[in-house]
Amino acid sequence: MRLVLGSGSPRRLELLAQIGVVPDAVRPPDIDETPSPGELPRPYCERMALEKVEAVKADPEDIVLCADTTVALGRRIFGKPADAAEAAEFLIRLMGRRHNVITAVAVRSSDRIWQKSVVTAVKMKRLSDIELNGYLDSDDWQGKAGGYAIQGPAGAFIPWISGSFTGVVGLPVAETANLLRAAGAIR
Ligand SMILES: Cc1cn([C@H]2C[C@H](O)[C@@H](COP(=O)(O)OP(=O)(O)OP(=O)(O)O)O2)c(=O)[nH]c1=O
Repeated sequence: MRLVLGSGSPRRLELLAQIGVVPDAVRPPDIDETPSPGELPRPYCERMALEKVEAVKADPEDIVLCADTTVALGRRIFGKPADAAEAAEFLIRLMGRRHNVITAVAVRSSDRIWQKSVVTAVKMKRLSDIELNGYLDSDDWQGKAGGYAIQGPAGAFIPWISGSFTGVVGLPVAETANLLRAAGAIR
């Protein structure tokens, strides 16, 4: 058995290392991440994790782990911003209120898929123009769902969360360990 991390996210590799899991291979999935019309954030996030784990090629005896992180403001889905203007748009909508960060994890062995999604409520403070523009200039928003990363400088914008910190960063480690154990990848 070999463990394949089906993710190009350096955060996911680091979070796995945090629980002592080092994958034998890393294979980023290539899927269409466009939400379907009217699709709600949690089903969308779970569908993404499932499509990723189905897209990653592996030998039949291998175990594949994939995840998706989606920022949700009510029914609205915020993915990874295409540019600084879109990151600004996301942050202006998120500031001064609570939103949810959903991470769905999917683990596949030859004949089975195990899945779990974790929702974390996150409060972002109101940002001054100086804070917003400084953050946009940092480029730290690039490749991050919702246009921010709690583990970087934007941590200063987040006074409160309820749920899983590692889930917000991209891989909820407690739930992931349970899935890997169920699949027989760890003891
Ligand atoms: C909200 C938030 C997201 N993120 C990141 C985690 C994910 O890498 C990214 C969401 O995009 P995803 O589509 O979940 O993942 P990805 O494209 O980076 O990697 P892959 O599909 O290959 O697994 O946002 C943070 O790092 N910190 C945060 O606080």
